Amino acid sequence: MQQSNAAATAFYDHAGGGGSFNNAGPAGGDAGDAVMARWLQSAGLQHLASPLTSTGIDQRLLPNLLMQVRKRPLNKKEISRKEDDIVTVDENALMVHEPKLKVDLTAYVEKHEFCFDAVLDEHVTNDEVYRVTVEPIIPIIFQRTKATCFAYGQTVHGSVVLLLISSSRNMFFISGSGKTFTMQPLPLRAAQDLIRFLHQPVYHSQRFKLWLSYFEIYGGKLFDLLSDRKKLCMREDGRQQVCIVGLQEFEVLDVQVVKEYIERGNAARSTGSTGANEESSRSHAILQLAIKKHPEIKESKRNNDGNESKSGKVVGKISFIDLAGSERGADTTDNDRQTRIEGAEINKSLLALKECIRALDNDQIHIPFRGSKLTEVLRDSFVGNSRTVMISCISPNAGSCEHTLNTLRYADRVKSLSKSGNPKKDQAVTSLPPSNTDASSASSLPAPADIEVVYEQQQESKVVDTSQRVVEKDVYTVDFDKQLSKFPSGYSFNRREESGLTSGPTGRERFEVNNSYGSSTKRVYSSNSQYSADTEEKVQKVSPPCRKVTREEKSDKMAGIIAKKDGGGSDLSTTKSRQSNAVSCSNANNVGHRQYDPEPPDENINAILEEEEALIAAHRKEIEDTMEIVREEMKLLAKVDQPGSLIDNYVTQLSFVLSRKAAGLVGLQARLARFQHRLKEQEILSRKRVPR
Ligand SMILES: Nc1ncnc2c1ncn2[C@@H]1O[C@H](COP(=O)(O)OP(=O)(O)OP(=O)(O)O)[C@@H](O)[C@H]1O
Repeated sequence: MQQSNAAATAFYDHAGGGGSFNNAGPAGGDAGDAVMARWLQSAGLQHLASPLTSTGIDQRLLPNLLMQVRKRPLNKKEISRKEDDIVTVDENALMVHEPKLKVDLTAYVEKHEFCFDAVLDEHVTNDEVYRVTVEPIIPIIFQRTKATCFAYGQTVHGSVVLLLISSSRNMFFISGSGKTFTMQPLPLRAAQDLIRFLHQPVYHSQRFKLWLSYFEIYGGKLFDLLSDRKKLCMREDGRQQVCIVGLQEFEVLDVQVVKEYIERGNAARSTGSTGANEESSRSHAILQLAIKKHPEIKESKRNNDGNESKSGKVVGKISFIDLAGSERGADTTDNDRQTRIEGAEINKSLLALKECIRALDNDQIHIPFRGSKLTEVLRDSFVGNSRTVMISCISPNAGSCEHTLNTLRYADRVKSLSKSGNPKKDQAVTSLPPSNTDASSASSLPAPADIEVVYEQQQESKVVDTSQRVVEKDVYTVDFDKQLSKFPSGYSFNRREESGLTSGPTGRERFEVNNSYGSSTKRVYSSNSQYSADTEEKVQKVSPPCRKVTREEKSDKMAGIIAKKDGGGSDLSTTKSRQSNAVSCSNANNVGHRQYDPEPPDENINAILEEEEALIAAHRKEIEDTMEIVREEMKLLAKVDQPGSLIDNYVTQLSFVLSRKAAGLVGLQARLARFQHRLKEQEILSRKRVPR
């Protein structure tokens, strides 16, 4: 297998390679911008044009959902324990070599192959991750875009798993998969670029400002990480706008301040009152950078209570989300009740997130935001003009194999449910004819910008026999270049120097992808592998092999597609061949396999969480009422002590007050008893569940 990170390379190559996309004329967010840019230019005022217009970025060409996977390198401990690197990366695909044992204890390897928009291997730096994920989105934040960037993957703090390899019992300490490592630099870099944009006259003159907030969702509740972990409430206004009451927002003028806030938030996250690390892996941390447009305010009227942010109108926003460890959602069978409830809450939010991404990507009218606190909070980031980047982080070591597969299956599921991952939902794509058409029709190629990503028709996940899979072997075709071409040229590695706007901090290294990937990844795998000599390798293709398409083949394919598109007509044989070839790499992973979804939300858990909220609210209310009653009692006592007071009045009023007091207490006690009963029920139910 050729080892190269061509997924990333393709991003850069394509954009760097020019092509008609680059010549597509002024590509602002809309035609008006382009007209305005030309008009300003004619008047010698081009510096007032929207920076977006001048970068030639067409936000409509950015994919709505970008799904990437990042593999971290083996860490020192894993190397010293001679753990195997079981993940190999090949362009936009990766293979997990799962060590397994037969019943007779013979070892074998089961391979699982996955394809994503891009797979970033262990040599890819954080700089490069930023460039292919967040950087292209930054300019469109100024054009009313709400973007969301997730990191997803296993988080383990000193957990120990036992794994059987080659008949011997080995113990592995699992490390995190790199979510924090990946996510942490992104907001900083984004802030740096956002601030640079803010300095452009067009934004400066409109009083655009950058605001930062940082909060977490833990056990279905919101806490402000920049305000002593104060509990926050979420409210929806009449226009269904989500508002997090009490969330502190801070204006940021330079990157250093952003860094300090992030550090402060991270510290609060891991050293909270009940917390420490264990807790942080069970919470979703959300850092938001919002661009707001502020009205002109006279100095004398300036609001100095730190709430100036409220006067600004949100123009665009980018949210960075460090999701709770994926395996935490699995903690629903063991551990104490609290852990199980939290695990269920994580499951619920991961499922809800997937459902929302799916619904949005398919332009569904109803988006199930209410599925979880996480999706409710993100509601305004998803509606309207939105972009989502999901980075699934995986560990390479054998000890993490199960978690790695679960992470990849979740990502695969999200992607395959989305429009771009499922051609059935895209008429334009499904109507395209098969690949093996004469390349001579290339002359009729329209501009690449008009061509959609081409996937072969996907089959629903079902068990397909192995011989069939061999036939299906060579048919996976994704015009990845086209997919990548949706990214603007100004935001490529090779071109970035040419784009004045994208010149970041000095010392950003260029991405040398082709020299080290091939050999090194392979070397790591084979040198560490125990399987090659003494184990039988079972290539049980749970997923049909994905073949990476060469550049020439891609253009051949494209030519065929266009020829068919122009010529119309689909003969039986091609239709047939297309159908028999119809397996996408993405969906194929599920063939013969349980699809990985977090456990469906347990209705009981939902009810418990709701009742818990209600109980706490009722308790608060009861205290308020009691205080009111105590005040009345004090007045009563003061009155009765007055000379000439009427004892009958006192008795009647005291009786009334005490009845109210008792009624309040009885009501709260009844609610408490119901809640206790619920907890008991939940405990019994989860104990009945067969442990995984
Ligand atoms: N791509 C990478 N290159 C080099 N080191 C990495 C990479 N990804 C992760 N690491 C290292 O691996 C370790 C675990 O990473 P990280 O803490 O980001 O994991 P995590 O998924 O956030 O887990 P946790 O929530 O438990 O911290 C860290 O020491 C980190 O520096």
